Amino acid sequence: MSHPEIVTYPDREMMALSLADRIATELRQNLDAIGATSLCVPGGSTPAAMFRALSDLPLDWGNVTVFLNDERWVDWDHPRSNSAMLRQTLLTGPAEAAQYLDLYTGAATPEVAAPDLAEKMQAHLPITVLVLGMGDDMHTASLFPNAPGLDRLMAHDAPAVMAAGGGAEPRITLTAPALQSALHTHIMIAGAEKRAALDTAIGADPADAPISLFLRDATVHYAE
Ligand SMILES: O=C1O[C@H](COP(=O)(O)O)[C@@H](O)[C@H](O)[C@H]1O
Repeated sequence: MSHPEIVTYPDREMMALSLADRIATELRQNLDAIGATSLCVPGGSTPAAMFRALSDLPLDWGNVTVFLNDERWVDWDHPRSNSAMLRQTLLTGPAEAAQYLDLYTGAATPEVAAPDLAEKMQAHLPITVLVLGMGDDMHTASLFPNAPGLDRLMAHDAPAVMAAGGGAEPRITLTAPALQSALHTHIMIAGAEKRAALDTAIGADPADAPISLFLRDATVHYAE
């Protein structure tokens, strides 16, 4: 059974500031040692405050490539666009200099866009720093419990990027092997429901709890 390290913060603001600092340190170390660096981040509502804090930190942002774990296949001005949220919170201030690899291309479907994105993504693997979110249903990225096609998204030989089912709209996602390439993995969760879901996920079958695929090597950051 994989028991992750869990860091509990007194509140969400402390979690946002501390995690932003830790990510910046990990990115900086990689920039100093290797150069080109990648940062893969979740969408959803939980990470916005952490993104705002991170965007302000001094880093060689021009050598950091940022991309989402997954994206909803909606236009850039749609209220559920993760890209739009990222542009407003992370890709601003000093971090505006980062290279952004957008998973939404405007193609008719994610299936059309995925092969080209999978090829482009190879240049950014292994991921330097991976931040994952988690839904109350234990999904992470767009790996949804028992969704059609989940087996393929979790296969060790899956391409880095694929279309995904199981969400409210069509989606595109990095696959499990691409996400598992990360050198540093952080899972960010807030609220008692997610904390309970995390406890359920520990030791669960990944088909029922996809987040469990990442628990062994991750640090979980939690605030009520
Ligand atoms: O749909 C998604 O949801 C999860 C969790 O989002 P939250 O709003 O509960 O924080 C997120 O990690 C994922 O990237 C996103 O596409």
